[in-house]
Amino acid sequence: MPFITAGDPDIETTAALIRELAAQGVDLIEIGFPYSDPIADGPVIQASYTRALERKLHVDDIFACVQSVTESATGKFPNLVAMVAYAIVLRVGPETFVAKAKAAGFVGFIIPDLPADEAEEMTQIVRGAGLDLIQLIAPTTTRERTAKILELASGFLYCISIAGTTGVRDDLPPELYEQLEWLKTQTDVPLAVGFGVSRPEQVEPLRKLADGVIVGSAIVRAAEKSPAAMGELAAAMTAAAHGG
Ligand SMILES: O=P(O)(O)OC[C@@H](O)[C@@H](O)c1c[nH]c2ccccc12
Repeated sequence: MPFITAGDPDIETTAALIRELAAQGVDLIEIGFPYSDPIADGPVIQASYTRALERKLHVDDIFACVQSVTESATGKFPNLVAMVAYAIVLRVGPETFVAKAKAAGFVGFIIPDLPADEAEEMTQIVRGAGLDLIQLIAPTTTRERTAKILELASGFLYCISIAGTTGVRDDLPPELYEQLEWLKTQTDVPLAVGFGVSRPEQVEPLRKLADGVIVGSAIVRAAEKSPAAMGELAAAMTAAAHGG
């Protein structure tokens, strides 16, 4: 599941990148709504948001872009999930935001700064539209909090691999594997691991314990080089995730 930033470096490129990722057979694409006050974003994603914001990108530009891609898509197309700051959702209005996103073709939302105990209203709006509000679990999340998060979880569970910010890491911590094993006994919601994943070798040991991996910074960096370089990485990671 690759992550890209909408509007980096412009919205036309975003449409091309989504099409390229779909052509490489990825299962889901996270589309980041650039925000001036990043949440947990490391330098690569922050720089990507800055490039997008320099163009005075509007939320409606993102919806129009996604709609144009999903409308013209033929055959199997990856699910699209909006990664968006709660402040942006509130500015547009939660009902309106969800309705517009659904019309554009999004099937879910990740709102990293909306904690589970404040997410009930948003969950209702999103579920009411037949979509998913993806919940996040960090290595520091207590078991008690996990129970609350699992109550609200649908679509998949975003398992943050390491405390800290997004960005490529050499190794994933051993505690991650234990946490995934335990989570598997607690929920049927698919588990996806994100933060620090950039190479096919990292996917291999996760295949038994998780249902998906999220690749952000490495994909954004490859896309900076060229859509083809990004496509190549997406294909390699997808093959590793699918067991190729
Ligand atoms: O960049 P990484 O380490 O590959 O991690 C994915 C991440 O970028 C993406 O899912 C993401 C971008 N911004 C976020 C904010 C919070 C949580 C997650 C994210």
